[in-house]
Amino acid sequence: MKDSLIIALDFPNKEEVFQFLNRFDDESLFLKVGMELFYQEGPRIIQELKEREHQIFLDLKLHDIPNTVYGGMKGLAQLGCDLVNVHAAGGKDMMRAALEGLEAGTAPGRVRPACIAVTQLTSTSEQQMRSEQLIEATLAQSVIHYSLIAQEAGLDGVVCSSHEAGIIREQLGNEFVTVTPGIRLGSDLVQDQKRVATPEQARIAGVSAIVVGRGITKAEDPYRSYQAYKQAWEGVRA
Ligand SMILES: O=c1ccn([C@@H]2O[C@H](COP(=O)(O)O)[C@@H](O)[C@H]2O)c(=O)[nH]1
Repeated sequence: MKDSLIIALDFPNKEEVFQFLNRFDDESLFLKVGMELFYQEGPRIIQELKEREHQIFLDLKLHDIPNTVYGGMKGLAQLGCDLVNVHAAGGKDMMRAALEGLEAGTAPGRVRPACIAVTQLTSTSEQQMRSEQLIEATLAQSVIHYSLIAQEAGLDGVVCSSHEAGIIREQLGNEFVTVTPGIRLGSDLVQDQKRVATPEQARIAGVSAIVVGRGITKAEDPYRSYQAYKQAWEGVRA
């Protein structure tokens, strides 16, 4: 996943997905399937994308009691995705159960999907976190704390914004991955995101992988927009 640009396929059905992907010829991509697409198309969409040789981040953000997350992850491991996630707010026992479920569901000889934890959503501001979640720490402290418990539970990394990625890397090491949505080119609308950064800023912060959705999928020319994001992301060396 290191250095990847992950495209968020936030589409309502597979027809729109394949119409979008047809612009990319045979390029092998790292694609994120979230709730919107998965709830409509189900597990079969993962299989169809894997058959086209794409890497898959299944972004369902599991958050439930440990036993339920264990069972959910055991099933997801059998879909062949490369990366899955949970909410760190579910706690260490839940995150450990997620990993155990993934291990139990991974076929012998296959690699278990990597598992990362959402810290604070990139659509959350510090002020919202304080007033709605009643967390008195700063947003950065909250993200670092969630990252620490995710690492203690054995997870491979976290979802955070580029703003916190540098300090996470400093405190938790280079092997612990940071995947950052909320990526915008200078000219893009911020929309519902609160903690945004450009691909260049993400690279300089030492982010492992960026996630880009509407900036590419809703662009007038999605392939051209993908190239622009890719160039901005790959053009800067940390
Ligand atoms: O904290 C988070 C966690 C997940 N996301 C997801 O990433 C994409 C971002 O889409 P944009 O259109 O580029 O804003 C989207 O699928 C979210 O569900 C996130 O934004 N923030």
